[in-house]
Amino acid sequence: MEATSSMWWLTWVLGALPIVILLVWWWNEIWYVFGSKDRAKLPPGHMGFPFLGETPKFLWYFKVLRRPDDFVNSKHRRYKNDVGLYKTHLFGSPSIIACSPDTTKYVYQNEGIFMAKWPNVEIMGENTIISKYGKAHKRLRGAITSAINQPQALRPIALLVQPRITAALESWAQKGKIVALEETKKVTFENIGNLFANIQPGPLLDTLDRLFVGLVNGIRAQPYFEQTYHYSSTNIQTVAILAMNDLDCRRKLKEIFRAELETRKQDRLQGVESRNDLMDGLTAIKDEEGNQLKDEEVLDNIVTLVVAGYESTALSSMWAIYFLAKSPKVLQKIREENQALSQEKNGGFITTEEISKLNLARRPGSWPNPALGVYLLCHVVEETLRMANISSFNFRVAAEDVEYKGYKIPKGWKVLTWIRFIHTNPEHFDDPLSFNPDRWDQPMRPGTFQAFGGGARVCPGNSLARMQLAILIHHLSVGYKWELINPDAAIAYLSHPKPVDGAEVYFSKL
Ligand code: HEM
Repeated sequence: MEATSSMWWLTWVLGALPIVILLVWWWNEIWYVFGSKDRAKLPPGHMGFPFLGETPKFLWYFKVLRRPDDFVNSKHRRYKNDVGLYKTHLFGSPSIIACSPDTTKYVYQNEGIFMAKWPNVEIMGENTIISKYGKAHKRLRGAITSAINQPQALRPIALLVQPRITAALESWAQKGKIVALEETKKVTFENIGNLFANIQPGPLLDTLDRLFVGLVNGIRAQPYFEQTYHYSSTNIQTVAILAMNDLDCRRKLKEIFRAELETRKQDRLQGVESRNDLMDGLTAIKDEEGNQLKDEEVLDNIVTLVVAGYESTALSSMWAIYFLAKSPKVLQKIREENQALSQEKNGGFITTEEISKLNLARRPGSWPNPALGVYLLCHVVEETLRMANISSFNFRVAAEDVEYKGYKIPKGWKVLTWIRFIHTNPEHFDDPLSFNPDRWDQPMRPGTFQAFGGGARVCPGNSLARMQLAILIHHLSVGYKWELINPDAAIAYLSHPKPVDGAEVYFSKL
């Protein structure tokens, strides 16, 4: 009798199991897609498991398999959607992946519909550019762009950053063996201290660095993102700061910058000259109505600029070192090109005049000065940024229902502009995973280079980042040689791509 009852249960469970599996597999489809009566349909794609969506799949490709491109490639192969839109469910939200130049352009250019949504933006303060929209955003952007992205702003910055970069390279050669990422972080932060608030290496700069680490950890504390910000030092102060809450870190950071701001006000009253750094730049700039930024705006945006510019610049510098180590022919060519430039100048720094030409020279079709002869340097910068894919994707949220080329993007859904896919798509770049600066001899197809995003939110630090990279590569190639200790080290893709050993290299003078 008991045996019959057990059999009955077993049959029932086994019979129901496929239905349960199907229900779990299609739950999100039923929940989000079923019942949508619009003429426009949702883009193809699968929404994954209830609540989790496709996040486990995303982590599988990015973290376990370490083949991040296959996450979107697999959709592209399966659904063959030429428009470049896929539906999914990621990081707790129903989402649309936009992964063609046209769709990302559409998203970037319709800022009123697709609202930028950085994770945990409130940590950066209520006056930060990244939480502003429309006129308020435009006003702050104008000030920031004037302070860090115009040729007249970049010239003094080039003078400030160059000596630190050359001093850092000297010290790397003395060490003989370095972890490139640790060193590029160090020199980037020294430059940030100097650039933003005239803070020189020492205890105050070390404290600032630790506070920024605490703040970035807070920003990263997203449900599905790990906290991967590794800090090499483990001294007691670091541990204490990492234990602090991110808002405390921001408060303390602002206190340090506020004290500096007050000192400058007093100095100005006593006729002390401007320091020509970004704090003075942001304070002095006037908007269209002739108003200066308020103190709170200056402070919140300095914190934002450091968060946005610190790790991104350090990582891209590390990637330049990494790619050039793996591409000896490119390194040789760039060495010849830059040594010629250096000899003409008796081995000195690149001048500010050359820097501004260099910045222009990178734009295909606008080579203003063939005599400058640093085309390859500019191309190495662009190729490094394309391959590094520091931002794999950007976040937006649809503020209303939208129809695009017959597909519906529902109100409230996240829209992810998937830069990685565009940069690694063989339709846009031949042999896309090879480091080939010569490809930049030809103008790129419009919209296929998105390392800095696009539209109203395109990175306002893009010229600054490019210039710092160009200066680093120039001095590296002219005077140094280096070799990866673990050329086959695995690449970790979260939170940003980097070799797991941080690119350890033997480093010496030529
Ligand atoms: C290689 C280095 C860098 C990369 C790859 C990079 C990438 C990006 C990207 C993709 C965006 C657009 C985000 C979006 O659309 O949601 C962005 C925005 C931004 N970046 Fe950068 N960035 C870099 C360096 C910098 C630097 C050096 C600064 C400043 C010092 C900076 C400041 C900003 C700011 C303030 C925004 C927000 C702009 C806005 O909301 O209007 N970035 N960056």
